[in-house]
Amino acid sequence: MAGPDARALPVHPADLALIDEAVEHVRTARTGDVVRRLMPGLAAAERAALVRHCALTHAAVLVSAPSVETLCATLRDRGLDAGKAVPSVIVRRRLAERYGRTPEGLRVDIVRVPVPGPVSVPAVAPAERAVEIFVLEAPPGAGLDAVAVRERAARHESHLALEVTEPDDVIMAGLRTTLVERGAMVPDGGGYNAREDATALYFRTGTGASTASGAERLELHARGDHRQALTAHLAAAAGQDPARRLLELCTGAWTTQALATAVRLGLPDALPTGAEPAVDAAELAARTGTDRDGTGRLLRYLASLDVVAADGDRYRLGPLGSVLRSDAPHSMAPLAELYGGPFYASFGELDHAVRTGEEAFKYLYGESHFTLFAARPELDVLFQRTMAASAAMFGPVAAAVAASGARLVVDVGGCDGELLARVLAAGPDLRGVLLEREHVLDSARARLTEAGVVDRCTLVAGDFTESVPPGGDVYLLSRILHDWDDDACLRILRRCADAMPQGAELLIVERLLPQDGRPSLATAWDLHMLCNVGGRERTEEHYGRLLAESGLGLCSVAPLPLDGFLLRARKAGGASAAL
Ligand SMILES: C[S@@+](CC[C@H](N)C(=O)[O-])C[C@H]1O[C@@H](n2cnc3c(N)ncnc32)[C@H](O)[C@@H]1O
Repeated sequence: MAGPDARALPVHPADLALIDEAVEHVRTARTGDVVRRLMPGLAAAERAALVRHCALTHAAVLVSAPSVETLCATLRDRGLDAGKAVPSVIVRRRLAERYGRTPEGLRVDIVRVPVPGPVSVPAVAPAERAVEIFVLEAPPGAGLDAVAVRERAARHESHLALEVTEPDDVIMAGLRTTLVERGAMVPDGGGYNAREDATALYFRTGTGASTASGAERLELHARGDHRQALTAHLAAAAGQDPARRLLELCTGAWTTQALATAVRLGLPDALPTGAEPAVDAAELAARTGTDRDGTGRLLRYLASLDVVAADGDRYRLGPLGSVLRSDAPHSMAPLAELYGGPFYASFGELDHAVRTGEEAFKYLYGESHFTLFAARPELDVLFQRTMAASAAMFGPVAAAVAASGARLVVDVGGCDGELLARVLAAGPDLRGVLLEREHVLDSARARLTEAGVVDRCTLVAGDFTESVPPGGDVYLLSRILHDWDDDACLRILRRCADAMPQGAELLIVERLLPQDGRPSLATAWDLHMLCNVGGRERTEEHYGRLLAESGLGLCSVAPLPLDGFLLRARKAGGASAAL
């Protein structure tokens, strides 16, 4: 066999070669070159900004040796002066995780070998550069030979480090964003080392780019405790793990139930808010008549979702949870109950809907939700309150109608009158007509009375597939069409067109399926429509076609809150109004 016998040497020759390579790289590399090699996609200005805020300070490698003292002696023999060894926290934990061992069962030290850098680098004095060697102590018989062999081959811990020259929260957040979003670097762990009082964020190249020394990992090293950047970084790294991400996705139903359970048991109303003192699980359980242990476990889970805020083992409502209080304006509590109740059970039959194209709701309950809820007043009221809960979606519509100069507004399928009440409140000279199924009209009358506009309203019981009240200046179809298939939509739109005088306007509020792959709530609601209603969400182009087939023309589309859109249409051939 040519060359030295690796078994006879205290440190493996491949590990020594790795150290030599790192020393050479640190001696010659310039920060800008390292940035260019690792992140070839960065624009010149972005590269310059990184170089302004960071400087290459060290290359790191992991080697194994019978002891850290043996390694230091070997380095000295090779003319390299290793400083004092300090225990590693982060790499020891990473090794333990990688090989299913306890961190306490591994000894990993860090030794630093100062290396003068190129003298022309102004940001860092030559003596500040170093090679950082993680030494895995693997004395004979320790059972770590296989670990050493695998680490030598994979070089998991090899990286280059950029020191952030003047770190603060804003700089750290900006650098992290630039590396991930512009440089295609992938978050790869990190930590705070209390002994050094330093924060390290690790990245690996997402493109397979590497430095001249083969390193594909980068450490952003900063003096001090930068917990905000670290937390965001670790969360992003966790999100990269497909198994973890899938666990989170597969257990999404637990979230739905945790929220619905919290509402059903009255937790949001019983929890303190704002400056009120936080309570522990025992106090909350006493208030809600629930089990202390179960309540504590639910609270801990809700805290992980940011729905409640935890202060040790005491809790109060967070901003998210406050929307679930029954007295919150447009409380989302009914929505949590409905989506965790009847619509939750029907989602269990989604495969029927996907296999056959039929509503899972009807398959499970034997009738459509409109029919079933009509016979169960408590569910119908819950549905109406759920609609009102997401009224933010049509918030700007009231002002738009009021400013249009219209005198008579017809709300087709106006539910409990939430939208019409807002429209009439915004336009004191406006009169309204609300068309609904007969049993919904009592709720609508109550809401319109509460809003002080009922005397300007006519409530009409009817079926919008049969006829729509004539003579309005503006017709509203808010969240109606997505409940129906294309044939039913055509019937509804034609009834609207029949009723609309020339010059009247039809305002449609719906989510639109994006045509360019942008994220939108419409994608999830489309599945909800398939499962529970037998309708669908549609693209703008799809609505344009349905309108055209009904003798109407789409005039404009404007965005609304909660991924909604306002589609304005007129009778084909009519002039466009100034809405
Ligand atoms: C999804 S809700 C939308 C309610 C309201 N426009 C909104 O945006 O909050 C659909 C409404 O259509 C009503 N509806 C269903 N079928 C109807 C029909 N054939 N004629 C009139 N209204 C109907 C329901 O009672 C329900 O209030």
